[in-house]
Amino acid sequence: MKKVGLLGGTFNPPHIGHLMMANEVLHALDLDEVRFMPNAIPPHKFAPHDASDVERLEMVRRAISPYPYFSVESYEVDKGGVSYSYKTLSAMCIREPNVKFYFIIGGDMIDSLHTWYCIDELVKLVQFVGVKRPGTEATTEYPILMVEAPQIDLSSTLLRERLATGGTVTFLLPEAVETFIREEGLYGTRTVPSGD
Ligand SMILES: Nc1ncnc2c1ncn2[C@@H]1O[C@H](COP(=O)(O)OP(=O)(O)OP(=O)(O)O)[C@@H](O)[C@H]1O
Ligand SMILES: O=C(O)c1ccc[n+]([C@@H]2O[C@H](COP(=O)([O-])O)[C@@H](O)[C@H]2O)c1
Repeated sequence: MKKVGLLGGTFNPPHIGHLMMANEVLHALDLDEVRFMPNAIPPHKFAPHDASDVERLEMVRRAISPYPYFSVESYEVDKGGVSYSYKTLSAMCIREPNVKFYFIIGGDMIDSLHTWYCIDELVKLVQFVGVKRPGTEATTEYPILMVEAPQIDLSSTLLRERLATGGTVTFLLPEAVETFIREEGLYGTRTVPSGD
């Protein structure tokens, strides 16, 4: 069986915390590859509409482009609607019967796993893999493989705030992602002339 990691997320925008956790799990579990899977509508959080599906996909593509063992899974964005992981994984397991999927989640998601749609069924389809995140307990009653990895207190929320207020994002965002954000004027980076 091929061992495929799946890192689902909103990626609004993708940041080095995502790259770090994917790489750590890839090596710790000797996976063949990790696929980054942007969702369409995230089930449990408000997603500010400041980057479109196409823009989030493009940012993920740019973030992972130097790394041949990372790829983009566009299933949820292509399908649209609310991206329930159980529905996605049911379809993907049928599509790829010779793959064992490792669903990678951070500490905040581990804490809320009991609220996920059809979670009792989902844990039979995939092996969950958890990575701790500063400020979270990272505990669950569901089966999960924890991977010890360096932790970084970084979120897309912090990056959106920094970008909107002119703060630095150097070393926190992949350079190619920052360039794209500024070219497209995402997250309030396009300065509007005051007219004075
Ligand atoms: N710094 C981090 N450490 C560990 N896990 C992380 C980190 N950042 C994100 N993750 C995990 O990556 C997955 C996708 O996260 P997501 O794209 O929602 O980013 P986010 O930084 O949590 O976004 P936001 O701040 O907008 O809520 C989730 O499982 C999340 O827990
Ligand atoms: O299926 C669910 O009920 C569910 C609830 C919360 C999160 N998820 C998935 O977990 C991944 C990380 O979510 P998020 O909100 O941090 O982007 C992403 O793939 C979501 O679709 C899935």
